Amino acid sequence: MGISVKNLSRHYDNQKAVDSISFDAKPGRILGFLGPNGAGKSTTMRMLTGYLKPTSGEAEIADKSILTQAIEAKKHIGYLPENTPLYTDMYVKEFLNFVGQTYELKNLAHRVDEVINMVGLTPEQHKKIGMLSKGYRQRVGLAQAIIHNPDVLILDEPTSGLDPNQLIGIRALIKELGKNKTVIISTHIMQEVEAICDDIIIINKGKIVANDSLDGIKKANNQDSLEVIFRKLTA
Ligand SMILES: Nc1ncnc2c1ncn2[C@@H]1O[C@H](COP(=O)(O)OP(=O)(O)OP(=O)(O)O)[C@@H](O)[C@H]1O
Repeated sequence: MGISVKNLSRHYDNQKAVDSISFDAKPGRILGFLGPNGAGKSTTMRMLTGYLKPTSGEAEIADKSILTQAIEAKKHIGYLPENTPLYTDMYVKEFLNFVGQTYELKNLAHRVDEVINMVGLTPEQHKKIGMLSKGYRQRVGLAQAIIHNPDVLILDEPTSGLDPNQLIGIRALIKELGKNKTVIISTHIMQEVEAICDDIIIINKGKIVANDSLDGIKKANNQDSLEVIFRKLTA
């Protein structure tokens, strides 16, 4: 139930935002998807989740083609977009109930309470989403991504906006979820990658410049820190 990407591209006019990338993401592993601003991370994630049509290439999510079996593929995905577009007029529970209903989940009230607890939203659960701080909104985004217990999680900068205390809890949650799911996260925080990722892809100007395990990439680079390796490959 992993992800397989083959020669995936997205062009904007003359710009190759994503330029024929290929990679696999495996179940039970967390893949860190890294790259400088504008490298093509969000564009890739939006193609994998069906929000953006590729210019060319193909990808499969849990063996379902994102092109020819898009609805089937989507059922396997939980997605946290970069700028979580949440319904700000809705209450937290109301929103999660609404999302759960679209997946036709059974025992929905119980599942909503469960995900609220998992992402640490309990103290804020009775508020309207528009009243929440950025970090708590991010948690609502994470809750909606996992509510249907998908096999594949695609998280675009999941810890942006979280304070250092919140970071630890959410990282631990992602690590836990990664034990039996395929997880791709994009992040600019190298410490985070070292803390939770098993595998690393670095993308630069739309092309993959590194694709290895965390241990492998360090071994291949004299045990340099990931920050040094990142700069070397993307400067
Ligand atoms: N709708 C669009 N129209 C034109 N160009 C776009 C569009 N969306 C993205 N791009 C361009 O595609 C490139 C890749 O953007 P993308 O958002 O995928 O980068 P990113 O790696 O996610 O960056 P960041 O780390 O800043 O979030 C950028 O040069 C961006 O300007």
